[in-house]
Amino acid sequence: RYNLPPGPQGGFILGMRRLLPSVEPWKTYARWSQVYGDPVMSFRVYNRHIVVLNSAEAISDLLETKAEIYSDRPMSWMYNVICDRGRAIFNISSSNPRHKQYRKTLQSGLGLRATREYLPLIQQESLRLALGLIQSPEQLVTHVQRNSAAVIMKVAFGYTITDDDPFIKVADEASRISGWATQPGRWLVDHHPIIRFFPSWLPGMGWKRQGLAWRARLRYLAEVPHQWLQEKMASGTHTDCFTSRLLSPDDGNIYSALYAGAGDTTVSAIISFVLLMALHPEVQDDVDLNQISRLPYLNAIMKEVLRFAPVGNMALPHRVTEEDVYRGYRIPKDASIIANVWAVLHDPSIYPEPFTFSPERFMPSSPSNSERSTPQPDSKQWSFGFGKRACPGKRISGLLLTWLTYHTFDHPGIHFAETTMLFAMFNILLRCKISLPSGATKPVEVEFTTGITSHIKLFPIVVEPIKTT
Ligand code: HEM
Repeated sequence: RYNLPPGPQGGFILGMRRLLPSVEPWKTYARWSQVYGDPVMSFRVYNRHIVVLNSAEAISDLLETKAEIYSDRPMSWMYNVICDRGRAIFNISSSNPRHKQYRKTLQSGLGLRATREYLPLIQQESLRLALGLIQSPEQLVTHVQRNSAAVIMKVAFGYTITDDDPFIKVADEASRISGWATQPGRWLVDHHPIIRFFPSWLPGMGWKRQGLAWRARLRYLAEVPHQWLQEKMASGTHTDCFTSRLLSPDDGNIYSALYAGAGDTTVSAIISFVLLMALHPEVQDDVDLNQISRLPYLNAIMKEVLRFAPVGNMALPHRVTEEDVYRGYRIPKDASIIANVWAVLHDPSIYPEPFTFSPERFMPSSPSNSERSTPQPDSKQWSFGFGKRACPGKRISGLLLTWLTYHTFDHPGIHFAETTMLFAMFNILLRCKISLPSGATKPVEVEFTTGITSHIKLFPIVVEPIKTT
């Protein structure tokens, strides 16, 4: 009785498979939703329905209010079954008791108390990042990646990374393979799972041979750091860490989650932050890091970086486990649900002049907030995902904890990601003056990379040390 949400039709067999945008799809989806006149739109890729939610209201109504049926992940036969990654926290079904268990483990391992313990480490690595930037700003990405990897490897395994570290190579290889194996629309088996039973020696089954090779490699890669820790634990020379405290050492799933979750996300946000500072020297001038009362402004800068340059423009896809009806539209069982976070964070009715970078929007009673006495809504409520799949720790950073970071920098250990970002930003702003090279003109519009995570595309910057007295 109900129609699917409106959207482009595509071909009879492939649906929109060949017509999907390869660059910044979130912008195309926002445009399509306007063309089809509804924030909820849908299309088909092979036999799978994709529903895109382009408004804050639709995201909240479905992914939060009906989280019970909207919190699963789309099935990826290539990755979950052939590569045997179905039990990893990112992919496991939310109805599997292990999912709840993983999240509990992550929350206690990265919660307020735990994060506070890691503060000296996070501070030390952030300082190193700032000094590295002054030395070689052209290696921005390397410095930021090193910062994130150093913290996460220490937290997860008590392992101190070195330059050109073998464990980092291991983790990077695992995340590269995962990226290939989960490419949307690339693997026919994701849409016609019956072919997974065909033997791998048959002609045309190269994809299966590839998948099985990846499976063996991923299994090996996940074991490398655990074996190292097990040996250390056996000889009593290990450092107390997340894995030694909370997990049975043979469980590689959480480690991959830590590295995959933290690896690219905070990295993307910090890269965007540095580049935005080069474009907005006035923001750097406005932060007075010596005055505790100005630290809310640092928090506002973080919120604006996450809004202006969202790390996950479309979060991660969810799957609805039952047929549903929303505002007169049929949402078919097993449809993939995409939250267009970019569209919400650039919705002018929530964030006036959305393409202007202005941390002031998150400060009470500032010029860009002259019509509102309260700040614009916190961008973090959309940056970290939804329902039962929200980034672990989002809950911890509830009202009380947000208040803590807002008011007392001594206790910012609310959310691991926020803390690492705030410390990196704090140290960079304290020690570095970031600008464009002299004579360089400010780009009219910044460009973004396309991927599960996204950041501003690199351009040359100059980083000068700030002399401290
Ligand atoms: C700027 C930093 C970060 C951002 C913007 C971010 C954002 C996200 C988003 C959008 C999701 C998907 C939520 C959904 O499907 O609705 C997610 C999931 C996840 N994140 Fe983060 N994240 C960040 C940092 C981290 C860190 C530091 C960790 C761990 C140390 C982490 C671990 C995870 C895990 C394990 C999941 C999967 C949760 C599940 O499927 O149940 N993230 N994150």
